[in-house]
Amino acid sequence: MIELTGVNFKIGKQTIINNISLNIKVQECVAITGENGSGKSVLLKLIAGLASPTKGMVRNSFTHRGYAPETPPKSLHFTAQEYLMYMGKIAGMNKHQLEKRIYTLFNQFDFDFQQDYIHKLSKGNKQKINLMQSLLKEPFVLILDEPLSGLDPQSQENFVKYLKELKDKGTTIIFTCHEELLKDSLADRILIVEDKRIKEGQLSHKVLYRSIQFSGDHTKLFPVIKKSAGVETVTRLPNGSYEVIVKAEYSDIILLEILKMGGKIEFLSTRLTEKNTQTEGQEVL
Ligand SMILES: Nc1ncnc2c1ncn2[C@@H]1O[C@H](COP(=O)(O)OP(=O)(O)OP(=O)(O)O)[C@@H](O)[C@H]1O
Repeated sequence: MIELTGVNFKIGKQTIINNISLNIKVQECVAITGENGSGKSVLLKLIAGLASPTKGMVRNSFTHRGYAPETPPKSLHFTAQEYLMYMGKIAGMNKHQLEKRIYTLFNQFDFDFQQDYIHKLSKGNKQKINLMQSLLKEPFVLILDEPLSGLDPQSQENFVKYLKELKDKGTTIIFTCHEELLKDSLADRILIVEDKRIKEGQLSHKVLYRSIQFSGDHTKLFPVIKKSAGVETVTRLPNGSYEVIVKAEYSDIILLEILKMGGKIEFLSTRLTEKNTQTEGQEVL
């Protein structure tokens, strides 16, 4: 449980956070939003125990905490592997434990630059190291500042999926973000930082869909697809191929079914949409 009571935070004479009180429960998943410069990163640092309030009290009863700052490591003269080993040792992990964990994380993040120096890596790959660092010790609470920043769409999707798994296993997750994808698919609660204070936001109950366009023998494919879980519509497109709109969490199953039955995937929307609007010329099947 995390508890902030009457918290004020000043940088010099500037008040950044003014009299905030807040409770975050175990296993809660909280998104913190707000305009640029509103104080989200400062609030996260207070929650993580990396900054002390000017006034008031912060209590964080979680022992294993993972924190990924907004700015990934920049010009360190470590390779990716060395950096994670170093960070793990600081966190009290032993060599064997660490090597195993780092190997798992490199796979999880599809990261192929283990022996490259961090300062030579791209922004997105630095961000992956930053996130891996926060996950080293399998934290009970994960505190992430703009975790999707710099990641490509596929990596964003992979990471959101991974966070969902951690959430299902009971990890408390607190993150700042601007992206709908992260907020909508993960948050149980939304907090908005505004005018140095905090207010509860509205959860959107959007159902997310993906569009899969495919070609193949529709007499074989349609009966299976139409009765599959999560499928909303199947349409024939003007170019002769077909489109299925499916709830995002079922899209992998449908993709597999299409491929198993000899179908060919022509296009897959990487962007999750609320629901696709049909364009003129499509025939609903
Ligand atoms: N080291 C610092 N010195 C002076 N002012 C700072 C410092 N760090 C943050 N601030 C100020 O604190 C305020 C809140 O900053 P913070 O980084 O928490 O905003 P944010 O909501 O995370 O913004 P963004 O969405 O752009 O990341 C800003 O006005 C910023 O200028």
